Amino acid sequence: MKKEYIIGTRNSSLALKQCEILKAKLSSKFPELEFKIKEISTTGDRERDKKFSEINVEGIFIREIEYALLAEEIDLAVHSFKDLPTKLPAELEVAAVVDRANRYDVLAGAENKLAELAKGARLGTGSLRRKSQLLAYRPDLEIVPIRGNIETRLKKIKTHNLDGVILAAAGLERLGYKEQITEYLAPEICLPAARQGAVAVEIRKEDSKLKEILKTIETEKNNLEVWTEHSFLAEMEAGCHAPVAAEAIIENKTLTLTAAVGEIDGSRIIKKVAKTKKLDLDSVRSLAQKLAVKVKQAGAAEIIKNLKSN
Ligand SMILES: NCc1[nH]cc(CCC(=O)O)c1CC(=O)O
Repeated sequence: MKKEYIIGTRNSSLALKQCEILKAKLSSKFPELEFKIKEISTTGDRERDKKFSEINVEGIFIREIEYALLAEEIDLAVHSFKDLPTKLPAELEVAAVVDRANRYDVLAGAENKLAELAKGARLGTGSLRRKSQLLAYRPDLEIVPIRGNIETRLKKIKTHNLDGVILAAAGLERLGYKEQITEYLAPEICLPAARQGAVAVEIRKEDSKLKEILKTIETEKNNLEVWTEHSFLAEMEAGCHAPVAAEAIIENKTLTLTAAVGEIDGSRIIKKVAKTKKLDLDSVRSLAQKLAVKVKQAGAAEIIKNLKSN
């Protein structure tokens, strides 16, 4: 059996933090194994100044990391599951989902809560999902497109004269910026992205020993919730930058999946809910696929098609 495994990741502070979380979990369960971290620079990290519309965005934060996996330069790749395309190279798979942090979006670095911000307040976000829902809630807001890692986006509040930025709670909490959070946004106002806050571990499919190791650090509830959201997104065929939101929560032995797709200008949000008491992977996947078909039929297919052709 192999004694040393190499974990590859982007070199952003959040990616490294997520690697440390995984490494700590694995090292405490398998003290006889050694896990090393290798940083890999991706196109997404290098082309920071370009807008997403100027580059082929699908997978820009992960492509180089997947090449390293395929070339066996690394054995595990750690990603924010949210950023992972739903279709992976045939030789690779997500072998485990670990450590889901708070999955909601927050308003950060603002002086007031979202409802109390002045008319026409300027909020920074590059996410079409966030823009769509924020404008549906408050059409007077000015949404300013920003990119960059979490530290960069927080700095842009000052440099771009913003009243706040919208970010994932997970990233801010993991990096110790909790004091920057002004308000956790309720899912009724800003439903999070499918898989937000979850850390995914991608490996080579053939690496069955590693798969066994990873299975021991998963939890069933987390798994069911995250794969429900993943199946919904996969069935939408929308990519991770589309205005698509999904949240699956297990409470009182019932899984509730809420999903939304919006026009970017907030003029319309299509939202649907499905519930099941059958808590196994096959059942929740099929629930998610059925809901996606309904959401597409209700108008989301057209919204996504128009986005792709623009
Ligand atoms: N798209 C960038 C990205 N990818 C993962 C996170 C944060 C962690 C997570 O959502 O899992 C972020 C930043 C953000 O959306 O605020």
